[in-house]
Amino acid sequence: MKIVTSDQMREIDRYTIQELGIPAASLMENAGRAIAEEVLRFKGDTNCDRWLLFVGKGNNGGDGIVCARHLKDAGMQVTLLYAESPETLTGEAALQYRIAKALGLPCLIYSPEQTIEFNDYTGIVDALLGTGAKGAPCGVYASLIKEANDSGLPIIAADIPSGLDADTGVVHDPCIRARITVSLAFLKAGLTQYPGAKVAGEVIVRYIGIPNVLPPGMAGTGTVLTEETLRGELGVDVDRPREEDGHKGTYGHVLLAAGSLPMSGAGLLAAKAALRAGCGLATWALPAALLPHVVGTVPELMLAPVAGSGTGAWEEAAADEVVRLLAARDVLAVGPGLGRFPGENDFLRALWEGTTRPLVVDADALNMLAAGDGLAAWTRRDSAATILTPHPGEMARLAGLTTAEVQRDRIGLARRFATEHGVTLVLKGARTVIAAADGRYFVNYTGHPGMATGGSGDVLTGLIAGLLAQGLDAVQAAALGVYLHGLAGERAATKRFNPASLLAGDIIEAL
Ligand SMILES: NC(=O)C1=CN([C@@H]2O[C@H](COP(=O)(O)OP(=O)(O)OC[C@H]3O[C@@H](n4cnc5c(N)ncnc54)[C@H](O)[C@@H]3O)[C@@H](O)[C@H]2O)[C@@H](O)CC1
Ligand SMILES: [K+]
Repeated sequence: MKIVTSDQMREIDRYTIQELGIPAASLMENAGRAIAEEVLRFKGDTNCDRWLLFVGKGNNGGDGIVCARHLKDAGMQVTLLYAESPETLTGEAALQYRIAKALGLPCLIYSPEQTIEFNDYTGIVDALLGTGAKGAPCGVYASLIKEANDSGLPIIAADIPSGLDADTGVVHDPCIRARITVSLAFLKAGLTQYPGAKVAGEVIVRYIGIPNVLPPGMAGTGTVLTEETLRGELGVDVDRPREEDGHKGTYGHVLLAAGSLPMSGAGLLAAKAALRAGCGLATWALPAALLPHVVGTVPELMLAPVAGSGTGAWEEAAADEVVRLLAARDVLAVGPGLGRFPGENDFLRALWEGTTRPLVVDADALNMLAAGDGLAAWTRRDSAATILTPHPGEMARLAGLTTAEVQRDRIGLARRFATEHGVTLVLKGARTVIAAADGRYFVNYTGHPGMATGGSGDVLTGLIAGLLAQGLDAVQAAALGVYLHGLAGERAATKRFNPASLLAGDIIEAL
């Protein structure tokens, strides 16, 4: 499933109509009909048979008029409510208006002074604003959106809920609260990210006759992460069968630099998750003072005490030991529970620049990156797999923004950061975004709200490192890791009486 921005959708429309020669009117016909079919599906056996269609002045409105015509023919009562005088409609929407007029479809023209008798209707189709909208709805559009929401009637949105930013998922004030959104041709990026995903309700993508090929040269579209995406576009053997003559050396060796006295559990969780991901061996490099506390907790795990000052904290000098250990191992994951310490930036830089092994950077290691002179000053790791896994707060520090600013454009920011720094960026949170250095991006839909608990991120780090050790490339490992992490979380959540009781360790057990 492809994900597009409004600019990309406009270019796809243009290409389809002007270059391929598919008439715009037939696309609008298919769009309106698809929306009508979803309205009828929603109606099902209920007596929701009186529909009020809010029609805006652009092509989104045109879709609404077509939808009304098909609903009428399916036996529904329909009333078109034009936001502005329908005489101002242009292009295909004007054509649809003329047809509706010739058919005598009942219609009203909105005026804020007049009250709409919502009791006369059982549902609303929102065809006010689509991908042509800019900024917060204004004028009559704002009033209509508020009235629709206040009516309490179920709303089915054409393409996007009016008031939603189609690119970012930002919800303007006001914005339609839809029960269902029928996204036309491709999934609009703003429907994949919160809070947009919430106001969109159930999102259904419908084919409208736009061929499933992108215009030549179009880059930067996204893909929903599914098993099909993993197997197809990403070329991952999701089944990951074990070789009959395989041995532990076949599946790689993860080195983990993690944990400090108050956060030793983070290291344990990450190490255990790496093993559950299927790597052959895992070694945990840790401050020597931790050793007595963790010996035997995960018997499958090897322990390598490195920072020996006895405080249980990491120290800058340990970087050399980690680099030495890595010579005989395949992947380094750094960060979970690492804590902060003097010389931390040089410590991390030594790992970043001193090795060409695949690297996963998480948690405190990300904060060290953010606190330092900036990634731009460091040698790029383009030739080696490098995965950064920030949550929104860590991303904010990395990018010099507030968390709210990060959340306002997760996809855009992740893509810019990944391409600028030549890394694979995993921006965590509901609907995790995986952005590749080459501009591709993926949005993950697996997961469960119960996973919002300490240690979940450490599990993901270990999981991704474990997959890297088995030979997956950075984007493959990040994508499969995020996908499986969410799936395991879903499974773990169902095993609890209440998903609020889910612990990070349960995610590992569910892997
Ligand atoms: N050939 C095509 O281009 C197709 C387009 N389709 C539909 O067309 C939509 C895009 O149509 P348009 O590009 O005409 O644009 P819209 O219908 O989304 O918006 C129409 C107009 O609203 C006004 N507007 C913009 N921002 C506003 C704001 N904040 N407050 C109030 N008014 C505002 C502008 O004058 C804009 O032209 C898609 O979402 C989809 O529903 C479909 O019919 C399929 C084919
Ligand atoms: K709409």
